[in-house]
Amino acid sequence: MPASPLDPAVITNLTRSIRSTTGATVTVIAPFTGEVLHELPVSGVTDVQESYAQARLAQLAWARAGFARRRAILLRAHDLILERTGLLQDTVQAETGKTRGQAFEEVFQAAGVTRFNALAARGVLRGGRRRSAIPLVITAAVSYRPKGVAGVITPWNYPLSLAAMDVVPALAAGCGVVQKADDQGALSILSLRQAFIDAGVPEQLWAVVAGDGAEIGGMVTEEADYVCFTGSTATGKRVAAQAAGNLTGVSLELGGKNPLIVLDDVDPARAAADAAPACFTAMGQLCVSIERIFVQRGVADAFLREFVAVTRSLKLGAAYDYSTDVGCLTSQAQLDRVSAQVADAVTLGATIEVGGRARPDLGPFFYEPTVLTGVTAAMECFAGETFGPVVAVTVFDSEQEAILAANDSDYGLNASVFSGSVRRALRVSGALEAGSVNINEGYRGSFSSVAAPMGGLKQSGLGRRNGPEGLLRFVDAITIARATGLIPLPRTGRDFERLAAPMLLLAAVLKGIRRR
Ligand SMILES: NC(=O)c1ccc[n+]([C@@H]2O[C@H](COP(=O)([O-])OP(=O)(O)OC[C@H]3O[C@@H](n4cnc5c(N)ncnc54)[C@H](O)[C@@H]3O)[C@@H](O)[C@H]2O)c1
Repeated sequence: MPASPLDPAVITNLTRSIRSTTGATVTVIAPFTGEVLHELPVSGVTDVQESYAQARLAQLAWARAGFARRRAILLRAHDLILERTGLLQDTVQAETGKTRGQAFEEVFQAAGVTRFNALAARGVLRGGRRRSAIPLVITAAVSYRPKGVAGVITPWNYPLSLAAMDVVPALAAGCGVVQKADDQGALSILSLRQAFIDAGVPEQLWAVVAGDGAEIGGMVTEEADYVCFTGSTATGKRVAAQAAGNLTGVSLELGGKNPLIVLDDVDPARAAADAAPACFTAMGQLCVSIERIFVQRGVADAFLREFVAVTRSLKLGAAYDYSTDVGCLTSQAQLDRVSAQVADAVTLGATIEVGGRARPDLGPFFYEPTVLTGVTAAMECFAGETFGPVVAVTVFDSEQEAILAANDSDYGLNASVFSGSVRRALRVSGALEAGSVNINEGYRGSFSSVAAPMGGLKQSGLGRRNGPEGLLRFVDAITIARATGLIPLPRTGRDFERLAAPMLLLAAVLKGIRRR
């Protein structure tokens, strides 16, 4: 098992930028080995308050700096992220237990998100004139004002991507950020942040705090001008309830139980090969990963055979190079949760087609990618998010049956349809209750489309990140309407009497113009 390649001096330098006056630390374990990775300083409530106070001061100057300056700095950050790919991969792997390839995906995505927001912010947030209901009398213009300092709360599974998707649009829109990092993702976030600081983002503008979720996350929510939360649905509801007390806006990116529908006109071998990464990337610890596959009867046997073979062929292991296909789970808690769900399913009659075993010979948190059949509603993994490398395969007959089964979930985050016919795939996609649907692909299409919005329906979230929608979260739209003076505004009843007829005539003319 390889030791972490991270230089202890680099770790100490990075963790120094966590605001912490408590003197307390929390031990962070390297998932590949179970050994201590580092001691993370823990913030207190006053550290969060001080972070907000300083970020608010920095934000005023940042907002005044304007789009062109912010864009130049963010584009430089984009370049630095790519220049530091190796270091960022090492950090993500050491903290999460991902493979080299999956860590690369994160780095590349963080860079892509940065580039998109740097280039798009001005166009999306420029504002401009808007049509008035009484055109000759009033003109109206909208401008977008940064909300102030956003509170960003992130989980441990995709520390770079998830930080970038909330922090970068906030910065691009002229906001500051106080981010509550999960203990297990803090180093990656600090490494990413360093690229932005080196590119010219003021240090105080993006503060990172760490510590207990309820206490420190709660304080981040309390003080924020806007809250971006990524994590479980249960915690997301708590955050939303707390934010509601201050009427603070929130975006919530929550859990999923994402379905993949395999129609009977696919090449089963190809479909199986494409389905595997959708289920097992990051050991299934990805909000958009597939946990339910519905396969049409005509192709079911061939697909299952191929899918089991592909899953069995995946190379598990701890390596800081590209020699493995699948890494490990990130913590003992994750291993316990995944093992318990599989045990529950087997006890209640499910069949393990492949996998279903922990692999302590490879490292403390390794678990084999697992394919189950015979999963029923009585089992915990039927409806509850596993957030691990476990997928249930179920056979269906008609498209309608598959759509009903896929939509039979409290969640609605991501979905996927595999078909040889684009028309068929689009028909089924349009009926699915999910914030994103990928055709002939599991999750990467929508996850990497940084210019398109991403988010959940039902219990999977509120609001959208990425795309223009992701930027608009961080601004208040302010309308300034002005009396033109060309026609005096009515003040008295007689004024209205005089104006009513010409205004009705004007409305009729405008209606005619619109019709033409
Ligand atoms: N939809 C998405 O984009 C997305 C992305 C990644 C993960 N997730 C979801 O995240 C979950 C896994 O992450 P997790 O187990 O770390 O989630 P979690 O909800 O336990 O924790 C998420 C973050 O919230 C903090 N937190 C905990 N209690 C809090 C409180 N009361 N107030 C404020 N912050 C608090 C935690 O410290 C952590 O930083 C899964 O359900 C997964 O689907 C969703």
